Amino acid sequence: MNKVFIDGAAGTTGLEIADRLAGRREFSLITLDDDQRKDARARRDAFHAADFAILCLPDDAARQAVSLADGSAVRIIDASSAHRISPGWTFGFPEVVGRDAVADAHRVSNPGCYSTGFIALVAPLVRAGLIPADWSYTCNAVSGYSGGGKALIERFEGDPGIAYRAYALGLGHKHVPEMQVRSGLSHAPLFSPAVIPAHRGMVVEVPLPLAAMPGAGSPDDLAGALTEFYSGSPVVKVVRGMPADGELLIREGAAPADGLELHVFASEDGSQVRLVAVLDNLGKGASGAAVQNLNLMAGLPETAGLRL
Ligand SMILES: NC(=O)C1=CN([C@@H]2O[C@H](COP(=O)(O)OP(=O)(O)OC[C@H]3O[C@@H](n4cnc5c(N)ncnc54)[C@H](OP(=O)(O)O)[C@@H]3O)[C@@H](O)[C@H]2O)C=CC1
Ligand SMILES: CC(=O)N[C@@H](CCC(=O)OP(=O)(O)O)C(=O)O
Repeated sequence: MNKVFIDGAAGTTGLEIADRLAGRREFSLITLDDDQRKDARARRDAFHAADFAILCLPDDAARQAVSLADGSAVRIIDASSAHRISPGWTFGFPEVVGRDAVADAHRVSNPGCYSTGFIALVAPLVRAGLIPADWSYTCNAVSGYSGGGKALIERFEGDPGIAYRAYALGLGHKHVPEMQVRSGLSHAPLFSPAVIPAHRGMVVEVPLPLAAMPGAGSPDDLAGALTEFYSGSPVVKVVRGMPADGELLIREGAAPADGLELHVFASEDGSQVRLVAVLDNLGKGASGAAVQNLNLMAGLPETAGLRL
């Protein structure tokens, strides 16, 4: 039985991970009482008693957590953005970095929710030479408000008047470095995120003026390469063709979902493309990804406990 400590278990991501682990006989949870969960000594003890720890914390607390685990054998999965391009950390996107890399790792840093969509679309195409590494990419995305954790949930649920929230207007969103580095790009993408009044759900879009991009493949080349790249994945699916009614929807009240759906939409003449990723920010964007990585690290079937 693997002992798992979720640091930040009372938060949005932590609760969803516990949900996915509930009833699984391969894992037992180390839990801290409410008055202990932020106590450094109690957390240190938990790290030292655990086989695996999942950090569901703000970045500073995640950095502190790693130092509390110093000297222990615990293997860490960090859901925060503290270590996503740090040396010594494996990027927790098994479809992109390889399942074995995650399975063997001691320190795994999971992608951000938006980055999951962006990297899933862009990294395989850059690697295949079908879109250039030195292009200035743009990315537009909308997220359900649970993407901002307890504070944003409270804000949206306390103010039903907000219909749309554009943010990161200073262009310095924390996901941009991992989007660039993990996709192998020469330039930082220009990222425009927004939040909508749905609890969960996310659409991440990368528009491509294909005809203007040196050496770019055709829309069919792009769709074919993504289909091939994810052909062995039970989690990431490339959906070919137009969806019903020609639209993609985020539904309020949607159930948790740990899959990731990718689309390649093209203009009739093939000169323009919209790459689109659809996911649950709390699923493959956070908790589902953490459980998928935990499964791999524990030598268990990749999708056990996932909501697919
Ligand atoms: N929500 C999402 O869709 C995604 C979140 N993430 C990342 O996952 C991490 C957790 O996010 P999320 O669950 O949304 O955030 P929440 O704010 O919902 O939860 C964070 C939890 O951490 C606790 N906490 C804060 N400081 C400490 C500390 N020093 N010691 C122990 N516990 C502490 C908080 O306590 P308290 O309850 O008292 O506030 C809270 O329970 C963040 O880094 C976030 O960026 C990544 C991908 C997607
Ligand atoms: C809607 C919303 O606020 N989303 C968060 C990102 C959520 C996420 O991916 O978490 P990490 O912080 O771990 O990267 C934001 O933009 O800061």
